[in-house]
Amino acid sequence: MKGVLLVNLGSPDSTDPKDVKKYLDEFLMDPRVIDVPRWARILLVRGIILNTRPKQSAKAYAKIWWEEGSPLIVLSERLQKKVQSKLNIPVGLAMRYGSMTLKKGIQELVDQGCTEIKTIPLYPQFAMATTETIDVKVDEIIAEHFPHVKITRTAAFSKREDYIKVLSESIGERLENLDYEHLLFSYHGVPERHIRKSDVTNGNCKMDGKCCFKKGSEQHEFCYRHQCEMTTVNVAKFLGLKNGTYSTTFQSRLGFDPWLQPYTDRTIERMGKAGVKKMVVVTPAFVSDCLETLEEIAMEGEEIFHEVGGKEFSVIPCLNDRDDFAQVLANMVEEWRIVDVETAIA
Ligand SMILES: C=CC1=C(C)c2cc3[nH]c(cc4nc(cc5[nH]c(cc1n2)c(C)c5CCC(=O)O)C(CCC(=O)O)=C4C)c(C)c3C=C
Ligand SMILES: [Fe+2]
Ligand SMILES: [Fe+2]
Repeated sequence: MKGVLLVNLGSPDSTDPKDVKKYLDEFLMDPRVIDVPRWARILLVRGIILNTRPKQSAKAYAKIWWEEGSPLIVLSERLQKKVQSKLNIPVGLAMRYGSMTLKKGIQELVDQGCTEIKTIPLYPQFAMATTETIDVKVDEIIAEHFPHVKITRTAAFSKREDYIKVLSESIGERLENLDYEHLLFSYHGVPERHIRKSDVTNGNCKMDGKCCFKKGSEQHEFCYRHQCEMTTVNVAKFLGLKNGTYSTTFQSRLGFDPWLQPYTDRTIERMGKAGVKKMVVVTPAFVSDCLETLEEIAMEGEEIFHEVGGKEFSVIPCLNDRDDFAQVLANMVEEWRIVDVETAIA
């Protein structure tokens, strides 16, 4: 039997700094997240970052935590239920980091009789630190614990027409009721080095973003920046946004390496100082609202904007458990099932 495993990032078990430290240790020790040699990662993560960050992050988590738990987990569970309601095969949920492990998620599907599983990373744009780390970890778990299970990976889905339609409509609905001057598309950042490492053409990426707009380059399939830039372009086209009224930025940088630019926080500050009074932010790299949208953007971002004279700051919710988004995921599953039926007939 076939089954589906939705996979998101994961959250700490609670806002207790001990739980946050455990989660951050697993997350930041992933070589596809902090991609330096293991000895350097141990020094950086366990010797430096984990001394101070867990306390700071625990405070931030406490500001956004819900009675039912982490917003990211709760919203992912609601999405899983919606997708399940549209399909007649089992739909599971797992997280790359934290207690809802990939192994448990696969085990639950196997216990229901699944021998073929389609994994769907809940990230619209490919990145080494998101889609790739899930794919690699799933392969390791399958080889070690479930060698009889066949896995089908799912590529990042930001170019799907149905996804762009749903994302655009979710933004359009909000904009209808808002008077705004600038719409900021803020994506999670990654170090520039990650983009170079994922460049399958070995050196075509110019890092200034211009290469991202070239038609048909084979590097685009694994270029996070390209996929973010194109998400903005495609939504802007769908909604008929006027040039100059929207832009793309990157948030959440950590450490001292250069990350993708322009940075969201500095852009909010610069625009506020330049006289923009009404700003709307949308965060299309995140499928579920989480610490990075609810705290970093909706709280910190708003504070920066107001400090420099901005007046109205609105944040558009992620797609979360919208019915039309659950349908996009269900469509992806149905396409996979149809391909197999067609292959069997042929
Ligand atoms: C080098 C560090 C990091 C990289 C690279 C990175 C990439 C990346 N992350 C997301 C999505 C999410 N990240 C979240 C939290 C978060 N991210 C980092 C670091 C990197 N992320 C840290 C240390 C944290 C934890 C919180 C903190 O201490 O600031 C979350 C939210 C999780 C939650 O529980 O709510 C998401 C989602 C993407 C999409 C991405 C690359 C494209
Ligand atoms: Fe992150
Ligand atoms: Fe590029």
